[in-house]
Amino acid sequence: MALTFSKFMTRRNVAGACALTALIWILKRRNRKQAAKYRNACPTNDIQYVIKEEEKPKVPKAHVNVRFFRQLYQLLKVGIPSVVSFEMGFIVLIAGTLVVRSVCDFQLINMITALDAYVMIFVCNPASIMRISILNMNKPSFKRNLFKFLCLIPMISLVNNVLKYSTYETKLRLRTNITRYLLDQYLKGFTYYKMSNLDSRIANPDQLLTTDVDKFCESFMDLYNNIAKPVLDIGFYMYKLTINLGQETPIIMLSYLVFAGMIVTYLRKPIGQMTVKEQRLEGEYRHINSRLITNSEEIAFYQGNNREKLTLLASFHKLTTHLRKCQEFKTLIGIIDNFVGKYMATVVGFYAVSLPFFVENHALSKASNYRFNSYYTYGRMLIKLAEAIGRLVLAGREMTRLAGLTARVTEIKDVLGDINSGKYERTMICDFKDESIGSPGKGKIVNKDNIIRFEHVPLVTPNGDILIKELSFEVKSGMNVLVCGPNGCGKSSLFRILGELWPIWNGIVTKPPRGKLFYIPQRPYMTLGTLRDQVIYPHTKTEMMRRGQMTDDDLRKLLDLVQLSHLLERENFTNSERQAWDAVADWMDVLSGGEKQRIAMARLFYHKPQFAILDECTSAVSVDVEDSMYMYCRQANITLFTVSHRRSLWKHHEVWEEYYLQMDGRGNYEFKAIEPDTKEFGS
Ligand SMILES: Nc1ncnc2c1ncn2[C@@H]1O[C@H](COP(=O)(O)OP(=O)(O)OP(=O)(O)O)[C@@H](O)[C@H]1O
Repeated sequence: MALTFSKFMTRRNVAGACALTALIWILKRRNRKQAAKYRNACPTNDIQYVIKEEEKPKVPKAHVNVRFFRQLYQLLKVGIPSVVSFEMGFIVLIAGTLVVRSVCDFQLINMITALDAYVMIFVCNPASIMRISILNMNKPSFKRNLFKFLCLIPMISLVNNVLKYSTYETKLRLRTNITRYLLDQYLKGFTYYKMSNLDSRIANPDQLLTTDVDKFCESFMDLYNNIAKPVLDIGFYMYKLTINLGQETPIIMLSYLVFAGMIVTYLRKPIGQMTVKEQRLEGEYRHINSRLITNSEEIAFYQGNNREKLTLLASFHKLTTHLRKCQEFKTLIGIIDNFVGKYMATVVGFYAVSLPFFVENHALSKASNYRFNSYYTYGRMLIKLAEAIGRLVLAGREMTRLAGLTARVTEIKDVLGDINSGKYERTMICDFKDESIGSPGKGKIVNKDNIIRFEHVPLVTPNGDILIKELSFEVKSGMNVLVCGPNGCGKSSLFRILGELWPIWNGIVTKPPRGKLFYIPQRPYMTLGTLRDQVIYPHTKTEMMRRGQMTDDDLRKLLDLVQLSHLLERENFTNSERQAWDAVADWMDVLSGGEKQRIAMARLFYHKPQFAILDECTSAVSVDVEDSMYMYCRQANITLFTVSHRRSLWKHHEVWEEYYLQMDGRGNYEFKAIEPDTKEFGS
């Protein structure tokens, strides 16, 4: 034994072993270092950023099953409005084009067989020529076939490009119809607000409405093409082969199709759920990126670069880890797909087509020239058939992916439907058991001009926390109200109920219709558009002109009132005044905090509502401008609800007949007239 071992102990072997050990040691060390570096760069464990981690669905939502076909049918009903529509027309056109393509393919096979046979005669040696000339080909026939082939080429190019165009157009039309439908639902009432504030089922509606709908339509069209063409091809070649080779060949091929399809569909099951997760993680990563852009100034002042980078990296790491896992799974499945869908289908096909040739007394097994030509033609047909079967089996992969995307788009469609019918799903609301204060949507809204009345209305947050058990008060036009109380007592919540953003749990709220009640928040919103659009928001220029109550000159007076006419002069520097009104900028960034608040006041004067809710909306405005703004509201007969911690506002509510609504943050409130001896609060 020792002798045997010493035989291997040569100097060369020892040196090799040492070098190998050293190499393994270096590689291991490098791997450890890289793993540590990777861990540092991917701090997923330390960073918590997801509001609600998705629980594992009890019923798998994204598999190819009856539920998927039902969901797909519902979405297609939205995408294809009727049987007599452009969308349907294009779908039929695609099918027609596919038929023409199959016929062209068939013609090509015949011609190539003919041409090949001719070429073979000429390239072979004289002996073979003698032998192959039995094929009975001649030069005129070759030329004729070549010419036919040439004539067919433009047709094929046309068919291919018409197919591409109609596929793209159908996809675009499907996307337009589904997006329009979803946007109609999303922007109906205040659904866009409710979706993120009252319901916790959808985290990133932007991702769903943009990328997911697009991917759904693309995936559907890919699937349609990948199924329609092979199905047509299979039907066509089956027919041709049955006529020429008998039934056995097609039956073997069909049985293989069913068998392979079942195996591969079963194995691919997880892909649907993986697609759902992939889209969710993509949405999350995109959302975190857009938050950085929206809050760039605040983050920059805090120098929060590193913290934000960690969140971004954590989200990206989660996404890439999932993508890698998906890819690994898809690669594994791809091996099986290729084996089953491509190569095995061809093997089975060759076996099936060879059968009649080995049967004695069969027409095909008799004459050798006929046999050669037939096998050549049917062999090519068979390759086409095997390809079609393979593509159909592989289309199952697209179908599983489509199942994932269908589940995503259906989810937002269903949630939008629920929210629009007043059904919310939020953990705490569902768990809430105190029947005495009612339930979301049980309260009533009555529209009436010049009055705001709360009758036994509870103030409840979307989480089910009760801020005030029962609120009752009445404010008529002309009775200004100062709303006060400590942070978090429910001042803004009261207006969310008044603005119909939050559901009413009980009692009756009487108020003017939505357009006659105006809300100005502390950080007013500036829309994308011209300077004029900022003042007249949410009206458009066309609507302003249609109403005919205000002109650009009137708008200038409003800007004067809030001491902002310098904005016009600034924009006017290079343009005329008319053009200054049409100046487009990202006003959210361009204007200062105080300027935005003043624009919001000018907006209030433009709309002249019956009631206005000023939610600390003058906090960044100097006191003298604030005075003149309040004075104008009085002149314009706008009744004010003012939320403020500032004493400076108290005087506006002291001079005229005014009221205050004070909440103490412990569930109590007081609604009273302001008397000369009422103690001032605020800072
Ligand atoms: N979308 C929401 N979901 C759950 N709870 C909320 C939501 N919005 C507000 N709340 C909670 O409701 C309570 C009242 O909030 P609200 O905004 O009405 O306070 P506020 O009196 O206006 O405070 P502040 O003076 O600080 O503006 C707070 O405890 C807040 O956390």
